[in-house]
Amino acid sequence: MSASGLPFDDFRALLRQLPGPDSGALAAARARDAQLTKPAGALGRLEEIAFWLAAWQGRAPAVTRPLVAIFAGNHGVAAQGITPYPPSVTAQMVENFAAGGAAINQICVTNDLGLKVFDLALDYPTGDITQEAALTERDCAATMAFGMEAVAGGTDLLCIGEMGIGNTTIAAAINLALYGGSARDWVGPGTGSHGELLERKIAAVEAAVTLHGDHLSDPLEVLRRLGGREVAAMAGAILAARMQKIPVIIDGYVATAAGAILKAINPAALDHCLIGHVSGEPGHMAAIEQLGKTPLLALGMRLGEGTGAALAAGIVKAAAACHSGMATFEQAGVSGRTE
Ligand SMILES: O=C(O)c1ccc[n+]([C@@H]2O[C@H](COP(=O)([O-])O)[C@@H](O)[C@H]2O)c1
Ligand SMILES: Cc1cc2nc[nH]c2cc1C
Repeated sequence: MSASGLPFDDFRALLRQLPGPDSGALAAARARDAQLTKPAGALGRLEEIAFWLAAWQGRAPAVTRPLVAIFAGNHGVAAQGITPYPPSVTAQMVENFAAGGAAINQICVTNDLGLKVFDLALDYPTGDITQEAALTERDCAATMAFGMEAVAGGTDLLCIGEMGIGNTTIAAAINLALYGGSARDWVGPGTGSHGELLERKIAAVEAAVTLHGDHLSDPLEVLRRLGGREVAAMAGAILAARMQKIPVIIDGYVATAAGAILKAINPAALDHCLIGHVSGEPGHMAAIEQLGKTPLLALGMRLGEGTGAALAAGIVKAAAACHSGMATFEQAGVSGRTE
């Protein structure tokens, strides 16, 4: 965080001058792909993924230290009765992650991914967005900076996930503020809000966006007023990954909303990111389309905690392995095209 001026200023400056893709590494990857023992284009999207890795890693694509980062936060808006689970579940699930008992633990074991969990002041929920801003500018900027630090070094493929009771309401409010439409377009069941719970959730999103409406033209204000700590930290982590040449896989509805803040500031800000999985949350596909992305997987999951990104990481690892490990036509003595 800067010692002088507004804390957000450093992030605005970083987002104005983001590094671009490495065109040399991309050209080298395309040239190698053309030599590999397969018909041209036969690995379909896996080839695109290998090129994407090369361009954003700035070298021959390799995934040797993939990491899932889960950021956990609690939300004042949960007091509005918009979610079926109590906020205490956030900390309990953090313990469950540490004990190896959650779905994400098993997917990490299956795909050989590292896992780090960052809990963010869980005893101090953010402000209730229907009444006040979620965060002060200082807290929001400090939490973004924490997210940036969290991914420093140590990985070559970052999966971004979260845990936070109430945070599908937060993501819906961010999407409504960024993209318009009606609250009903962006609100879904989350962990299981139906009937009156769902109606209260819609009303809360409407009330929040109405309350803060005069201040939502600046995406960092959208994050500060309507977001949460895990959302701010995820935005910071995605940004830090870009600076450190680490490609990113974004998880579900809530992680996508964190990315959306960055994209609203700089349209190229998510070029180093894939969306791993389209969530069962009804608004997720529309949010992904706003980012101009195509998710890798559609498995009907609606869990969060990085699961969709971690499953997609298995495919990204396979893409890198095919690209780097396959034999060329020359090496294998396989004939190339004759016509
Ligand atoms: O990311 C998603 O697509 C997603 C969809 C539904 C639920 N979740 C998870 O469920 C929690 C939020 O749900 P809720 O109903 O309390 O807003 C939070 O821990 C998320 O990780 C996540
Ligand atoms: C049990 C439980 C596990 C979760 N994992 C991510 N979000 C969650 C929400 C609940 C309620």
